[in-house]
Amino acid sequence: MAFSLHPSLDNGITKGSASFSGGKLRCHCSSSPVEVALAGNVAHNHACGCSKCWKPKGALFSIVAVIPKDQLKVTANESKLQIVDKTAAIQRYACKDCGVHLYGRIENEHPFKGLDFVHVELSSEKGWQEPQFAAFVSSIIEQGFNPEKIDEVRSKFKSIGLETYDSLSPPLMDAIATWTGKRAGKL
Ligand SMILES: N[C@@H](CCC(=O)N[C@@H](CSCO)C(=O)NCC(=O)O)C(=O)O
Ligand SMILES: [Zn+2]
Ligand SMILES: [Zn+2]
Repeated sequence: MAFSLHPSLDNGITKGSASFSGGKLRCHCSSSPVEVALAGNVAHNHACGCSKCWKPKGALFSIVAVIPKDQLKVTANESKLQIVDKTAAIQRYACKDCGVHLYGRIENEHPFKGLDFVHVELSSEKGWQEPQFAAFVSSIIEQGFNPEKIDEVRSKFKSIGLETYDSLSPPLMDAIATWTGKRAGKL
């Protein structure tokens, strides 16, 4: 394969543990890394091809999951964090020295407000929920991926057991639509 989806996908997926109770995320700085403690396992872990989610060098996809924001605490070197794009729905906090995103938080009214977005590959602990699906696959074309090879990307996801979508998964899109329909008084 001439491309890497992500290091934690390329050789198949390792299943998480139902009894896993959390751990620490660290940025890539060799000195004074930013540390974030998560007091539980993540949910809705997925591969994301969008242009905004942090990806390790050489990877086409990010691996990103959510956790309730009251289960996330910055435990070291918080002063190194800065918001990548203040206008985005998800305010992504990145280390200003190494560029790694430690967490993303939603401040505006949004169906996923109260959930933080995190990358469990930043943890050395084992047992985090494994990726469940691939989202925003076509978005990698916007970032320069050859559209003629996109079927190879979708086939690779299928081969490791992940469905591919060009938005979030149907249950998450349904949850967003339900929230939007209620807000508009249609439901
Ligand atoms: N084609 C765009 C899509 C970006 C996008 O909508 N990303 C989603 C998923 S991020 C995690 O799953 C999203 O909700 N974005 C809100 C935000 O980033 O603030 C692109 O590639 O940029
Ligand atoms: Zn760093
Ligand atoms: Zn994304």
